[in-house]
This record gives sequence, structure tokens and C-alpha cells, in this order.
Amino acid sequence: MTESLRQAALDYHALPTPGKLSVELTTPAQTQEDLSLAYSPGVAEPVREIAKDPEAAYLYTGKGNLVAVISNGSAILGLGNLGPLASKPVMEGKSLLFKRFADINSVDIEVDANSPEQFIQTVAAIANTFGGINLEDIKAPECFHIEEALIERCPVPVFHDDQHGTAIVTVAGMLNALEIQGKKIGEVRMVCLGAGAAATACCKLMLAAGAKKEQITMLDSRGVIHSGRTDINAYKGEWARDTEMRTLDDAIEGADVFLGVSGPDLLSAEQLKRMADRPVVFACSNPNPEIKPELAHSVRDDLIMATGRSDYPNQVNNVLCFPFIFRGALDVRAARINEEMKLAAIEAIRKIAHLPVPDSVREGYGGVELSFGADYILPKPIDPRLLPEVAAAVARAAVDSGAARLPYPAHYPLAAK
Ligand SMILES: NC(=O)C1=CN([C@@H]2O[C@H](COP(=O)(O)OP(=O)(O)OC[C@H]3O[C@@H](n4cnc5c(N)ncnc54)[C@H](OP(=O)(O)O)[C@@H]3O)[C@@H](O)[C@H]2O)C=CC1
Ligand SMILES: CC(=O)C(=O)O
Ligand SMILES: [Mg+2]
Repeated sequence: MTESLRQAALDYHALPTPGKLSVELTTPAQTQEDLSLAYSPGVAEPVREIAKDPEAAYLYTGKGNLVAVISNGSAILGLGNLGPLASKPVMEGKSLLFKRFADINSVDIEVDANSPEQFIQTVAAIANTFGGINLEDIKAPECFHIEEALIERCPVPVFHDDQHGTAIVTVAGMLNALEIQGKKIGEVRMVCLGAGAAATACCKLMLAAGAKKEQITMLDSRGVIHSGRTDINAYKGEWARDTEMRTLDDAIEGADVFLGVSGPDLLSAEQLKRMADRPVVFACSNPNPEIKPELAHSVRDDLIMATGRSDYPNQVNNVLCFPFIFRGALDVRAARINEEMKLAAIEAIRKIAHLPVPDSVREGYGGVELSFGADYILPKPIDPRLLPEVAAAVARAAVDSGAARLPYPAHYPLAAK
């Protein structure tokens, strides 16, 4: 990062007031009468209603449009385990994105827990304050158990964004990239560098989209996950292949797809050169990708290149999913976010990229021409169609699959935002 960008980023977070969010009132609080309604004595009435029927909380409090972004800071972007407090800018950032893109109120919560059990206990104890829980930047393998336990224990949807948000956007982008490259997901050889939260969920959802498990080679920091490994947990074990390949050097030979959800600068130009014709490279580590786009393009002119960043073409980032999937889930009061809702989100996101791009998006991206192709495989996060299209698809899937507790919303489709 250049010194000027570094300083601009720090200034952005420090000014005009520290942080990126504030709280605003939705009801009048000026007069004695206002106060007697907002607080004592009036506030006792909704209390009594909610005590009689917990569902009344959706009518009398902000719960139904409030999502907590919760982390323990154990896998902050690709920066590693830097602890809960250091994760706060990212979590505030996710809350900003919830508000900006889906008008969902959101607060960040950084939990300093000594163990996964303590984390689970803490989140479970506060979950009912919110309409949904977005878990963020929790490292594998703990994240799997944490999410499973919280889905079981919490009365509201729990969604580990680094797993499922990432997987939804990655698969949407991959289907489009392969279409452009003239390849089929059921036939391509994939290398996934990383075997953590994002990698595991991405590869699982790739299978649901038609990829073949025997065509996926997953690697962790010690190399290829193969059936001879005795140092891997059960989650990685699911991806163990019976193969002679041991290193990225071995696996990359002739691969059609490289998916990086690991760390910076781990794919070399030499390795990229040895991929198949018309390869797809998703170097999704944030902020620094597994290979820099400048380097990748300097050695191949037949590739589709994506990163997790906003400042290159083809941003593969869970921001394209989590605000919108939660919007749909909240609006039908879904009890959980299930596979049907995830697949519906993939399809809705994927399809938008095929359509002409609104002027507002082009202007927001410096006037650059955008049309479906190698440098435009996914809609931009500011695309106003994401909210109505993805939320509607998710809400419809929730209703049809039985996850919804309310009917398909009468006020849908939402206005573009
Ligand atoms: N663009 C996007 O939307 C998203 C991007 N990401 C990015 O993906 C990365 C991983 O995040 P997440 O899955 O949440 O984190 P986890 O901590 O759960 O997983 C990290 C994985 O990366 C592997 N890894 C680390 N160093 C290397 C290496 N040198 N070679 C191969 N593998 C390595 C780890 O290996 P081991 O198991 O051996 O420790 C681990 O399997 C981050 O960079 C993050 O920014 C994540 C979510 C969304
Ligand atoms: C984008 C994101 O969630 C991550 O890099 O962790
Ligand atoms: Mg994350």
C-alpha cells in the first residue's frame, strides 16, 4: 500500500469523528410527552406485551432490522489472529455495509473469549437482542463448531460470512468466469489454496453448483491435503485426495482454476504460467491477493483475474452477498439461512452481471465501460439492482423451502438502493 493510501485510510477512519457509524433516533424525543412515551411510564407497555409474546419484540423494538456483526478477531481478513479489538474497524465496516446497501441497522461486537465454548456462550446469551447474527473473521476449524452450535442455540439466523457469504459470491463469479472462458464447472480442475473457513465453504458450494470433488485439490500451509496426511482435522480430511501431488507446484500444473483464500503473494508468475489455457484465477486474500493482478496479466493474456479488493476489476468479495441475503431473510423472518436461500442468492447475483450496467454504477467506478466479459464477471457492490433482486430471490427461496415465518413480503420488490 502506498504511503498516501495508508494515510488516507487512517484519516477516513479518524475523521470527522472516530469510526464509521453512529446511532440515530427514529421517534420524537423533544417534549415531556415524547419522553413519557419513549421512556417511563410509556415504555412499560411494550415491555408487558413482549413478556406475554416474544414475537411482539418485532413490533415494538428495532430487533427485526438489527444484525450483530460478531468476531473474536482470530482471522482478520488475511492479516491473521490479531485479537478482538484490532478486528473492530473491519466489523464496523461490515456494519457500514449492512446499512449502506440494505438499510439494515447493525452493531459490531468484538468478543474477548478464552475458548470457543466461552464465545458460543457469550453470543448465545445476547442473540435474541438481534434479528440475525453475522459471524465474521473467526478462524477455522473453530468457526465450524462455533457456527453449528450457535445455529442450534440461537432463535435467529446465524451466518458465518467468511464461509457462506464468500462461497456464494465465489460460486456466482466462478460460473460467470467459466462461461466466458468456455469451460464447464463439472469438467474443470480446481486448485484451492487455503483450507480454512472460506476455502471449505467455497469448495462445498462449488460441489453443489456442479464441480467434481475428485477435480478439486485443496492445500493448507503444509501443502496438498492428501490421504496420507496424519496432521489434518476432520474438516480438512473431507478434502483429502488419493494423489501423489504434494505442493502447489505439483497441483497447479494444467489446472483450470486457482482459488486463493489463504494469504498474500503465494502464487508465483511461474506457477500461473503452468496453468491450463484460459485459466480463472480468484486471488481473494484481503487486503493482499495471492498474486497481484499486474503480475498475473504480465505473464498471461488469456486469464480471468479477480481479487477481493475494490480497486481492481472483478471484486470477488462477500459484500456482494451478506447485506442482501440478510435483507431477504429478515423480511420473511427466516428461522435460518438454508442451502436453498444460498443457491437463490448465487443465481440472482450471477444474472445481474449479464445485464447492461446502470449509469450510476459506471459513474461510481470512474466512468469506466462495464459489460459482461473478462473484466466484469460480477456486479459492483454499488449496483442498485442487488438489493431488490437478491433479497427477493432469497425471500422467495425461504418461503418455498419452509424457512420463512412470514409470507413473501407484500412490499417486494424493494426499491433499488
Ligand atoms: N474476498 C473475500 O470475500 C474473502 C476473502 N477471504 C480471505 O481468505 C483468507 C482466509 O480467510 P479464512 O478462511 O477466513 O481464514 P482461516 O484462518 O479460516 O483459513 C486460512 C487458511 O489459509 C491457509 N494458509 C495460510 N498460509 C498459507 C500458505 N502459505 N499456503 C497455503 N495455505 C495457507 C491456512 O492453512 P492452515 O490450515 O495450515 O493454517 C488456512 O487453511 C484471508 O486472506 C481472507 O482475507 C476470506 C473471506 C472472504
Ligand atoms: C472480505 C472478508 O470478509 C475477508 O477478507 O475476511
Ligand atoms: Mg471476513
